[in-house]
Amino acid sequence: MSKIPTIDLSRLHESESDWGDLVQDFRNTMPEMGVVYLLNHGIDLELLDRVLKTSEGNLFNLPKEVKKAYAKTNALKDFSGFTGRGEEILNDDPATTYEVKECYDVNVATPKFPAEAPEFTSSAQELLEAFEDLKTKVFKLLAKALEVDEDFILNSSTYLEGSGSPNFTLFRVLKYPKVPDVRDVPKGAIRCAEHCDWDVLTFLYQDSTGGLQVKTKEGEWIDAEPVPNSILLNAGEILEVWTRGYIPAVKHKVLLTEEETLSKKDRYSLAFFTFPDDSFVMEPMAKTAMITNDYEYISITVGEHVAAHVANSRAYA
Ligand SMILES: O=C(O)CCC(=O)C(=O)O
Ligand SMILES: [Fe+2]
Repeated sequence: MSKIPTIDLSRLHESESDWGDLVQDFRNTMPEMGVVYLLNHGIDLELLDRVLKTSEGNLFNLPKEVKKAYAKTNALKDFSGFTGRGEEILNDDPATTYEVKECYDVNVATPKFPAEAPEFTSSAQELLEAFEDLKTKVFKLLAKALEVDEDFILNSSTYLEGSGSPNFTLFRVLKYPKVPDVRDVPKGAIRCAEHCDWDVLTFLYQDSTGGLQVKTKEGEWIDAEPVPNSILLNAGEILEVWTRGYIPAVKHKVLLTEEETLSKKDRYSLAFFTFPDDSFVMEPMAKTAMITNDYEYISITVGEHVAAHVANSRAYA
């Protein structure tokens, strides 16, 4: 049976000349399924858990009226804020009727936090910086693994330089509320519907509940069980286009089963989605030793790509 590969990132925190086999490790693992577990990623585990804890105790516990005041109201303009239970579905398969989840999004270029959730805000701000740092290093690793100019990848998003250019890079905190009785949710409900992420790479930290599955190239669904201290790295659709399918976007979903441990307990996760600027045109990189395929694509901007997905995700109805 297939198994999600693991990469030990210890050497990523040394100078680039000491990365050694790391580039080859990345090249050997990431193209397999478009998903790997990152170990020794350098993000403080205490900080990750503090963000989970404060999202549970502080953010998602805010009164309804406060959540409403910070709701995402204009799906195409307002990328920070709350999405309520049942308000978003990540695919248009009619069999999937409802997602039992709520989430809070922080657009990294224009971050907004609820003033009423100070503990969450301060820990999340700290974590955002840590994710940015990890992202920059992993993007350099990606460039080396693909043998492409790292400036192409690093300069695709300019919000850190304060360019003011719209950019969809997003930190999302997810709560999947427990379902004590499945008869209380619509038939066909799931925690998170089958989808590929729309971005370049996603960093995902999940609590110990489980339920996440990824699809292999052979079409088999396998568990992406929580591995202590790890962060899951998923390839998104932009990376698939960039690499002409060499690194495929990975399909994934979060199940809602009747199993005690899965659905009778709230599940929390944190996702950091990385995007080029909205104006960036999404098209394959020039062929290299790695990137060899012909690849069919429609030339659109990242902003158009995101807008099409938002419209299809039946969000904010
Ligand atoms: O909660 C999870 O583990 C996955 C969430 C996810 O795939 C997403 O929000 O795109
Ligand atoms: Fe996802």
